[in-house]
Amino acid sequence: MSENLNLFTSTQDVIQEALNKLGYDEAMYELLKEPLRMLQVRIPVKMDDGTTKVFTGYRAQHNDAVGPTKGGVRFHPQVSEEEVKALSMWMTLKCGIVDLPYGGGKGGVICDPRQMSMGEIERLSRGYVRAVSQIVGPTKDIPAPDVFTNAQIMAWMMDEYSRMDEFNSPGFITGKPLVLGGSQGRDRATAQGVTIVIEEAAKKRGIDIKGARVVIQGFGNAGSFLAKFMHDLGAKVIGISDAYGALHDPEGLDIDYLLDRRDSFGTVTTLFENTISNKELLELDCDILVPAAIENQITADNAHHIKASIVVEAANGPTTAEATKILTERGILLVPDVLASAGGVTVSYFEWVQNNQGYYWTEEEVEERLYKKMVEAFDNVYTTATTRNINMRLAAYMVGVRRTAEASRFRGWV
Ligand SMILES: NC(=O)C1=CN([C@@H]2O[C@H](COP(=O)(O)OP(=O)(O)OC[C@H]3O[C@@H](n4cnc5c(N)ncnc54)[C@H](O)[C@@H]3O)[C@@H](O)[C@H]2O)C=CC1
Ligand SMILES: O=C(O)CCC(=O)C(=O)O
Repeated sequence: MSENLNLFTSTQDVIQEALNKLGYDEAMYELLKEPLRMLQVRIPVKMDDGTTKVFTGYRAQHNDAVGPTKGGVRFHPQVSEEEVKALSMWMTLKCGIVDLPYGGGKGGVICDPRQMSMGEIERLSRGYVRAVSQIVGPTKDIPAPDVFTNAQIMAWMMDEYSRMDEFNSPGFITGKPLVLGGSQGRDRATAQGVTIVIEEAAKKRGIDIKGARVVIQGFGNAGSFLAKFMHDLGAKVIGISDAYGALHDPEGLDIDYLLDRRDSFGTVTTLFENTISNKELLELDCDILVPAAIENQITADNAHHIKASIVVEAANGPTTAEATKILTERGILLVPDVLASAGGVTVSYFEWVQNNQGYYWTEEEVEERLYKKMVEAFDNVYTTATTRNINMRLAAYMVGVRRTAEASRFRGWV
């Protein structure tokens, strides 16, 4: 039988197992197995050559029993309805794991911003906000950056929403530039969170970060900051990649040089001749492997060839259910996405809090609060996994889904 690569149905399976283990009945699963709301929109955009192109976009809101929904917007050619639904469910879990007063949401537009001009990207970003405006807002659903979206795009989206609202609404979106109410540290928060869980996981496995060999797939927001943090902690980053290929140097790559040369879409390998493939990168001999790009990268096909002793998922959904089973059976410590990548939404929450109170924190304050949240989250999930003798993903789902299930029950929804 071929492997299930459908992120949405495989997420449903783990949510069901987590709810069963927590003692909830089938009615709770019926509520949580799908987003409460899923909006599909068509966005007409005037292109630079005078033609009009119509893009398809989505916004999914998984569950708002706890509070407003929260999650990024992805601009990528492979965005699909099922992907956005799964991503919104993972946001519910992340917010539960780091204890934020949100439910999960997520958005996406099928497009390739690498092939578009800045003007076209701006018109698409503004069009997306107009199209989803009725269901989003600072107390309803708060977007943020994700793959191929960034602080500039958040700024255009915030400006468009503020114009419609006839009010300056910085709390409508997070991941904004600092001058528009962004938070210190949001740009590197995902990577900082991943770094914290890598340190915790390494302690469990007796691995010294100093000198540890690290491989990172993806050199965008999450991957590039992570490479820098690992390098600064004394680790040897021996492999990195982007959508076009990968670089490998067993002696350690020159991360500062690569950071300097990468473009705004996280592309750098095109500048080099001696590249390897993403597939080869994942199978490199290393201590810590961090998929930080896209989904379905570690599958039943390559899970047996992974040589790392710790795999930390900075990306959403990089490991399939079958591969999770194989890695766990092989004794590899897998730190799942909903835990490992929760640093981004955590600092997004801090940004929203600062926007609401109109008073801004220092970088140290943000970092201290992020550290506390991530360490507590790791401990919670790790303890659940070890005491119940289950894998880290199922443990993370149990920790993550509990609050939304409880809030839904108290509200009388189930
Ligand atoms: N930016 C954030 O705050 C957060 C990001 N994430 C997740 O981290 C992952 C990466 O996101 P960002 O770094 O923000 O995106 P980004 O757009 O800044 O960078 C994406 C990177 O992945 C590479 N990539 C794209 N398609 C690829 C492919 N087919 N094969 C290999 N590499 C490919 C790109 O070349 C680029 O280096 C995604 O799964 C995202 O959902 C998770 C939590 C928060
Ligand atoms: O920062 C946020 O609100 C959401 C980040 C996100 O989309 C994610 O964690 O996948």
